[in-house]
Amino acid sequence: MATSEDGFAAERLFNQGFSYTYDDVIFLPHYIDFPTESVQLATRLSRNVPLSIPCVSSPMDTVTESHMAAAMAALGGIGIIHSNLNPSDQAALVRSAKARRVPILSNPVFTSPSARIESMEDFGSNPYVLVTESGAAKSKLVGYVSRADWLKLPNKEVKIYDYMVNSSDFVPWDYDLERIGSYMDEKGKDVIGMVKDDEVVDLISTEEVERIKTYPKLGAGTVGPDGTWMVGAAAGTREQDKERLEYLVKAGINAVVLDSSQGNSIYQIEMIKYIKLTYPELDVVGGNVVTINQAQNLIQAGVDGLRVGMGSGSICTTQEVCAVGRGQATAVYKVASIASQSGVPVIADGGISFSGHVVKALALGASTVMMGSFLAGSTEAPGAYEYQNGHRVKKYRGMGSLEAMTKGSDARYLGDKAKLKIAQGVVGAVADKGSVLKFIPYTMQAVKQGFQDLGASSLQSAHDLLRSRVLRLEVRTGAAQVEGGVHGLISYEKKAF
Ligand SMILES: NC(=O)C1=CN([C@@H]2O[C@H](COP(=O)(O)OP(=O)(O)OC[C@H]3O[C@@H](n4cnc5c(N)ncnc54)[C@H](O)[C@@H]3O)[C@@H](O)[C@H]2O)C=CC1
Ligand SMILES: O=c1[nH]c(=O)c2[nH+]cn([C@@H]3O[C@H](COP(=O)(O)O)[C@@H](O)[C@H]3O)c2[nH]1
Ligand SMILES: [K+]
Repeated sequence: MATSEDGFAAERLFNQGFSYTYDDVIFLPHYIDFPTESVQLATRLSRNVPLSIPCVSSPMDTVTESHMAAAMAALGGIGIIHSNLNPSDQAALVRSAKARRVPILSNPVFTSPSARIESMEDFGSNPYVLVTESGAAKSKLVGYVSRADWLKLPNKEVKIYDYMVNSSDFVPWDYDLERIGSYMDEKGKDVIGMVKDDEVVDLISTEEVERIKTYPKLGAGTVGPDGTWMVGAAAGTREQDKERLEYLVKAGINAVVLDSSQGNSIYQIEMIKYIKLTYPELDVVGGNVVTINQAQNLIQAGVDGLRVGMGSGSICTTQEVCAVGRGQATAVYKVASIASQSGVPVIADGGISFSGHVVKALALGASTVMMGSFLAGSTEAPGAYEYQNGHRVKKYRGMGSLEAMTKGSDARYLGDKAKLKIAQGVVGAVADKGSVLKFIPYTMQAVKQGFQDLGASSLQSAHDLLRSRVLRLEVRTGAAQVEGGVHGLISYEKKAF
């Protein structure tokens, strides 16, 4: 070894018989010859799904439904809608995410002018009910009723046309926030409809426009060839998943993620081949894998992307229960080193707690990171906030937890009641983090700073530096990990932005 050699090349570090996590390793800084702003994080989810940021929301029922998928696409990433519900409901979530081009938080409810609103429940979670001629979405918008107006009504027996706000004015569904805002200003409207072809898709209020405007400015977002947000969806590898796929393809999904803890199976390989034959235009992400051999089998079967991680997720107990898995840093490096040879992008799935983990995943060869716990406490995640010991939290659970497995429609386990169920995940809660529209842009800024320290101006440049052995790493001892965190203080406040 040359005396000037410093640190280890990844190739050497990850071939010594240890399973390393992100926290075990640290990159040595390289040379900076560009400003942070010129770091490009544009990437791909899979062969044919380009993204402008490397962020993917996990297909879990406490993480990705339509609001999360729309927000992730608005940010330039992508959301994968979970499959723990029946196929038509999953397809409806895909359609809903694609219905508008602004990441608003609504689940529109429709009624007709001659109907009555009987209780607050008729509003669902919305501040407004939309009134159309027929009471359905595919009809003409005639007005709306606000929750506040309904509450003020002395006689709740009156029909909607007696007190609704008449308004047939609308903007096209694909207007962005700026155009919607200026149209509303121009017309002096506080609430306006959104229409696609002959269908009323939603209402948007000035409050929602103003709320989204307080966050960092959105770019173009992840828009597909048909002008809608790109959205992915999860599916399994059982015979009945072929019917689910049909629903999802009709709803316009841009990628399907075959959701399994151990993707190197005859079931998944057959499903990949079936999808490539039946829907040649659809990108298929296979997984999960953590080894070169697993990855090779799925690449050979024809995957367009690989999802990497086994047991590294915050709610996962797979390594404890089944004794299989791999440290996530090693898994990402190994799989990416083989997948890159076939041009297959790698999704580093699980174990992301902060921006440094994202930098490590990407610099080790991943094209994107998939996150569960990092996103589950956001406004856009499904479910309502609760209070636990004075903390505002949202529920977050593993898809292999008993609770998720026994939820209504799960054919994997309920279909066969004779089978003994073993959990591979837990049910928990995560802290309120506010909107992903705010904390993801800040996280990406931190990732750009990390890339600058590495001397990498893009993901491709980081991958090239890694493979040409220019990027160097070391394993951190326990004491080095303590030193790398905040230490020696009696108290402190940790605020990232
Ligand atoms: N990334 C990770 O470390 C882990 C993730 N999970 C999550 O939990 C959920 C469930 O994962 P899994 O239990 O691995 O789901 P899975 O559907 O892949 O497997 C469930 C069982 O069904 C079997 N199976 C699948 N297709 C079959 C077919 N066509 N015929 C016969 N048997 C078949 C599998 O071999 C397995 O025994 C997923 O959302 C997954 O992402 C669970 C554990 C670990
Ligand atoms: O062993 C497991 N049992 C489960 O019940 C489970 N549910 C999800 N996942 C996986 O964890 C990933 C999310 O991890 P994070 O919360 O760390 O982002 C997800 O993206 C999944 O890969 C599970 N793994
Ligand atoms: K774990």
